[in-house]
Amino acid sequence: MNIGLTGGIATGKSTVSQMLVERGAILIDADVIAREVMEPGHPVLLEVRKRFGAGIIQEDGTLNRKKLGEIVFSNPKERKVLNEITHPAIRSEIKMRMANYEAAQPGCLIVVDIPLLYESGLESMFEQVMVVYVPREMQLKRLMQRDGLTLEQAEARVGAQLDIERKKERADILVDNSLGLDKTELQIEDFWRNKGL
Ligand SMILES: CC(C)(COP(=O)(O)OP(=O)(O)OC[C@H]1O[C@@H](n2cnc3c(N)ncnc32)[C@H](O)[C@@H]1O)[C@@H](O)C(=O)NCCC(=O)NCCS
Ligand SMILES: Nc1ncnc2c1ncn2[C@@H]1O[C@H](COP(=O)(O)OP(=O)(O)OP(=O)(O)O)[C@@H](O)[C@H]1O
Repeated sequence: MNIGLTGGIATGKSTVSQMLVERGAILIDADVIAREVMEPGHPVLLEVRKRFGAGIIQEDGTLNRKKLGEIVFSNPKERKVLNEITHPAIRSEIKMRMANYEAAQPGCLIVVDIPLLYESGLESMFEQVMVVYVPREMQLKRLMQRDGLTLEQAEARVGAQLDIERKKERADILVDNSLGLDKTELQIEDFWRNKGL
């Protein structure tokens, strides 16, 4: 059994995925895979360097994430270029890991955390999609606080994704993470108890 887990940036996907892991789910995190394909020597990073120039690579050979982030979050054309390089590799790695886990641990719930699940049209990979929701104003506030961003920087990141209200409308399972963590925990407990039905 699998679910896709999504939401907007900083709406609480990691918070919710940890609650599911604590109950026995297996987690595949697209952000972690996205970092792996950007490691020195990986063909994806070589391609990114070719397109964006040597200036985005630091002296030790690692990606300057801040610099590339500034480029792609302020420019939709550059973001599209980056997505076209990175997304196919991330997607095939997710599919491979899902197949491996399904074979090794049949019956386990596999949770795949993908921030851009709807933007990339990946719904059909999953039995159900869970959306972690908070209203936009709260999303901006939590993002600024967690990452030390200005309002302008936070708005650029939020604006690079499908509006959270649209994701809410499309959810198979909706988790409202706008209240206390205890309230979110109750919703996850409820989902976990009824997931086999
Ligand atoms: C641009 C990069 C270098 C910025 O790195 P940084 O460390 O500042 O951010 P981080 O990777 O932790 O991402 C934080 C969040 O930003 C959002 N985000 C990241 N990339 C994108 C993107 N291309 N479009 C929209 N939102 C994005 C996601 O919600 C993600 O959870 C990095 O995000 C990246 O390599 N992005 C391309 C791969 C990608 O699309 N990843 C996200 C989905 S798998
Ligand atoms: N119910 C809550 N009440 C208050 N703060 C919360 C709640 N849930 C999460 N947070 C805080 O909001 C921030 C964003 O949460 P989290 O990191 O889980 O989001 P995310 O969706 O995984 O983010 P990203 O898209 O960047 O991966 C964190 O600082 C987290 O501690």
